[in-house]
Amino acid sequence: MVTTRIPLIAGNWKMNLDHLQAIATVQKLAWTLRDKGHPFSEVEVAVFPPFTDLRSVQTLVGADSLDVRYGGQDLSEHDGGAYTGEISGQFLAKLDCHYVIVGHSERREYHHEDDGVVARKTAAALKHGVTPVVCVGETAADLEEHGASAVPVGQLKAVLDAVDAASDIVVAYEPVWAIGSGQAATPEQAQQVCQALRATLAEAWGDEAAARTRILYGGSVKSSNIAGFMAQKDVDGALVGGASLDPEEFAAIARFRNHVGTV
Ligand SMILES: O=C(CO)COP(=O)(O)O
Repeated sequence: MVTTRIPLIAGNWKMNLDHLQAIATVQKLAWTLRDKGHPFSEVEVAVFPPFTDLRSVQTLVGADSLDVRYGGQDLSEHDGGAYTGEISGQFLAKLDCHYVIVGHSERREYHHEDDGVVARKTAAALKHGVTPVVCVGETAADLEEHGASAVPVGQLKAVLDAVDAASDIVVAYEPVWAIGSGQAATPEQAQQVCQALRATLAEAWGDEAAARTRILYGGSVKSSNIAGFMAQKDVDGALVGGASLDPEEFAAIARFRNHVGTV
């Protein structure tokens, strides 16, 4: 059986762009993608705005029948109740969020989210029908001490052991040292870890799950380096931070096929 993994170009806006700026950004993104004849069935595009923008993004996407998908940057492990400041997966589902990011390194570092929390958040997303984008990655210190694969593989295993093997998830490999540094991993480094992550999927969930699950690379991705990553066998897309705030640059990343040979 041949499994085709549709590439996913995802933009994590982090804590940038208020709801008015979000409207302008999504409009510009949609216009640019349409203008370039973006083949949505061949390359999926998704944005991850702050929670306060999601309703505006939903309205725009719905009103214009856009093929751009969107999701939250985090969710609560709880379904609802006395959890001040938390956002339930139910609320995201109600806003037609297709995806939600879980376990981003900024959440792990600043909000002390450990593997247990990330696994429970992944389960919560799945429970509400929102596809989790599970982030894993090593710090510079981890890299020096354990090599590149050990920490991300361990982080992924913790999630895979906690949720059903038939689950639909996306994995994002984001080396912490490459995030926002302008110092992306090399395509070969990304491939090496993504291959190890796919082997982890195969071991925990079986070959079919490993063949269908998309693994993204994230960390200083831009239009000038995307083609090198996408040429790797086990890299199925990108999770883009800074460069996703500029809709023309983000749309150019989504056109990675046109940049082959420019890296
Ligand atoms: O953290 C990231 C996406 O989630 C990557 O951020 P940058 O693309 O800004 O390095």
